[in-house]
Amino acid sequence: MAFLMDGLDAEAYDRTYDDRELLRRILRYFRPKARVMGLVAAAIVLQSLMQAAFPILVSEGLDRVVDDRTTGLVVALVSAVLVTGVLGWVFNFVQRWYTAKVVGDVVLGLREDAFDAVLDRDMSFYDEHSSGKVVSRVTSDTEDFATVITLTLNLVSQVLLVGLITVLLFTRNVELALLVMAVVPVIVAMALGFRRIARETTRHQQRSLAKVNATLQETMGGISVAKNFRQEQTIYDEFRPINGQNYRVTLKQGFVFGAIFPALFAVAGLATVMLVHIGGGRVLDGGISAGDWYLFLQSVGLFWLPLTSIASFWSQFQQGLSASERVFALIDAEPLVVQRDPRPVGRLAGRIEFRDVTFGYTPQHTVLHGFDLTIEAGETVALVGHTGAGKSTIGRLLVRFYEFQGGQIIVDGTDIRTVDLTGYRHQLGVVPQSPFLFSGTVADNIRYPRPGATDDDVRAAAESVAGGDWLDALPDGLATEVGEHGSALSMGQRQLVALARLLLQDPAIVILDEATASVDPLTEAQISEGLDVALAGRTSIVIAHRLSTIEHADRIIVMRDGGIVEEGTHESLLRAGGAYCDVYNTYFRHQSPDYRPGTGFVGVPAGAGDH
Ligand SMILES: Nc1ncnc2c1ncn2[C@@H]1O[C@H](COP(=O)(O)OP(=O)(O)OP(=O)(O)O)[C@@H](O)[C@H]1O
Repeated sequence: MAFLMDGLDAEAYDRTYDDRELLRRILRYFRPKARVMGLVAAAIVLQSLMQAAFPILVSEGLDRVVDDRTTGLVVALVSAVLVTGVLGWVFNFVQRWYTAKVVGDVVLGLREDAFDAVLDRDMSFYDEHSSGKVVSRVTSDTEDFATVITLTLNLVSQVLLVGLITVLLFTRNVELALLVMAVVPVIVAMALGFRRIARETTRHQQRSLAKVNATLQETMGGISVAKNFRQEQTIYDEFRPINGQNYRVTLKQGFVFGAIFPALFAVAGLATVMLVHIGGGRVLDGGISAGDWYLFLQSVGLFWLPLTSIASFWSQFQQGLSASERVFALIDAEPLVVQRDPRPVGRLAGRIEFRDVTFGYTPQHTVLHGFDLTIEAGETVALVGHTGAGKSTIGRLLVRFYEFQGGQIIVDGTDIRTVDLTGYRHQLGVVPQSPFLFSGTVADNIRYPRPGATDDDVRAAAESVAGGDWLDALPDGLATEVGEHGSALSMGQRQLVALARLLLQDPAIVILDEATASVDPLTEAQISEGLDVALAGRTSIVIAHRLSTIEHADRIIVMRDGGIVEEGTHESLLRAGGAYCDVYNTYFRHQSPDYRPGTGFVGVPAGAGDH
């Protein structure tokens, strides 16, 4: 059966809270709802009283009707039963409605906190944990938690009812009451026995559902690539076992939960059979009245249902606890990027120093070993090197997406671990290779870094990029809808929007990962022109993929295996004939206007281009 649980292990950030701690956390969400909860409690008490009143009324009525055969008594009895029934319904409604409201409010708060945690987690968190699984925590786990709250409140009413009926049974006949009580420990013990296994199966079910969500999410994210390579069948084949696993785990959970109630009811049913037998004998020998016997049978009927649900509640309660545990683990996940001192950041000049920086995404693989680099304020530095050399890593560390393990990164003389991260990041403009656009218009996307910017500011920023000519190609200019992730715009247009957005943000430092995707020559020229404006007067780190960028950069840094192997200007590096020439031959040579296939190689001495 081991295959049933494949891949359903806990996530690295999962933790086990003890029940007390968990309850304390849960109760914190209920505290603001104390008044409404009071109302629910009152409705529960009254409703339980009404439910318990029914067998009492009928049993009293039965005994009296035997002696007094007037219709008046029957009418009174019917009226009393009707009134208790109607009141019971009203109190039940009040309880359910306000319970739904409390539960809704609590889930609202919990989901907000979980979502806040999602926004707070470091980038490294998302490298390790699939976003689908995180989504599952924010959606279905909070939902499971809600179900359990409703159950808990129902349980309170059932405990009350059991309490009332126990008192009633003892006041009527101690002997029969003791007989009922003798069965109680058996039922409770059985239910507690189910507790552990129920919690375990539930955890597996939640994890397997998270796996289904993760697979779906990944499929949606890469659907265009999948279609491009005609991989639909492969993806479907991969999805089937994951879905099948969820099916089997859910069936197992259904079996465990399904087994508990019939087993408990079987024990309770046997006890009822005994009561009918013994009680009937006592009526015949005149020990108790027919009304008392009826009261017993009715009360026991009322007694078993709440009692079995109280006992089996443990297992369902565990389900809610494990759901809340998963949500709290997400909320409490330790951040790796920690600011030691949130010093306010004024306008930065943009001098950057990497001092002896050591960093690895995972403890097993160090990417930067004692990395040193100083970039002067206003300088444009182009990073070049073969794929995997560590170019993007430099930018990611500078924006504090990841925590480095050794050394220092200093900006304008201040260690970036001791600044207010929000203020600091405001001064960093990051343009990824394929800029992400949010659904909305082009104007909305340009305005993103400064929501308060006026329409004129937005237009001015857009027009500063390549004279604004690119706007003419958009069907509705700035009001053009960009579609999901910007899918309605060409890759080149998305880059132009990203440059306008950067201008509006007006950062002191720009980290730009130049697009590798080729665009038409006109857009290429517009992007080039846009870049000149966007980078002017700022410190810029460009992960360069265009010949024009490296030709115009103040300095080119050639990276290999997380270190700098050469630096200088385009001309000086070409003259030196070192590692740069190898990179140039591979990535840039063919972009020259004079390029002819098979020509333009720059000589590289043996060994200089090794990688
Ligand atoms: N999120 C990550 N988790 C683990 N390892 C990573 C991660 N991102 C990058 N790496 C590894 O770190 C090293 C440097 O990667 P980096 O992305 O900085 O290279 P690069 O020079 O920017 O490459 P490219 O030009 O292909 O983007 C590589 O060995 C890469 O496999």
